[in-house]
Amino acid sequence: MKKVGILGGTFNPPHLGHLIMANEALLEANLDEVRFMPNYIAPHKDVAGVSAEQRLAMTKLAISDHPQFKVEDFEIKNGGVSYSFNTLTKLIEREPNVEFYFIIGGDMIEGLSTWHRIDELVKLIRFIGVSRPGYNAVTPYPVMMIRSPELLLSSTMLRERAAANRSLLYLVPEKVEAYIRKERLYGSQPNASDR
Ligand SMILES: Nc1ncnc2c1ncn2[C@@H]1O[C@H](COP(=O)(O)OP(=O)(O)OP(=O)(O)O)[C@@H](O)[C@H]1O
Ligand SMILES: O=C(O)c1ccc[n+]([C@@H]2O[C@H](COP(=O)([O-])O)[C@@H](O)[C@H]2O)c1
Repeated sequence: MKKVGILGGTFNPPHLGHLIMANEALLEANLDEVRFMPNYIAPHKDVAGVSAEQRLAMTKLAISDHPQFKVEDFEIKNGGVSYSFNTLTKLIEREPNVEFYFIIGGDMIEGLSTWHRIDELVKLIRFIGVSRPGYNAVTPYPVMMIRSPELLLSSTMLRERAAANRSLLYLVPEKVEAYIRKERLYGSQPNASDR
């Protein structure tokens, strides 16, 4: 069976932490591909000032150089609140011959018990947990933990840097930074002042 990893996220913006974790999951769990899946309305997160289409566009740019990375636009097309149980149920219906893995960062593990229909979700897919600096939670749910080079990097930090007109070089793919500046996302200017 084809093994597909789903890396769900808000990707506001996508960054090197996402690419590293996707690649480690691909290699460690022997996946055939990893699909980056931007949510439409994040269940537990506020997203202001950036549209779903802009987050999707940045995600496409971020993965464009890796042949085994794809974008899954199901949640953006579907609209509404993006509950993973609902999404994975639909993806499995659409692709019954695929074994799905859901990739999460270490910071998500503690909150898993609050996810919509989590007891059913863990039976549908396998969770892959990737270490993230500062998080060391244990969980009663079955999560295949993998070790990964850890990067203290978050979308929050990148939005703050862009707002302060600081460079995002080596933190996001160059095409993503170019898009952020072209679209003036997060209050950024066309040229970073510290490059
Ligand atoms: N540096 C990182 N190391 C490990 N996992 C990460 C890292 N950054 C993000 N993730 C994981 O990637 C997934 C998508 O994350 P998301 O798009 O919300 O980015 P974020 O950096 O956590 O965003 P924000 O700072 O806006 O909360 C989540 O499972 C999250 O735990
Ligand atoms: O289904 C849920 O209840 C649920 C609760 C929190 C997060 N998620 C999913 O987990 C992924 C990472 O979430 P986030 O908020 O860090 O971008 C993303 O695909 C979310 O839709 C899902």
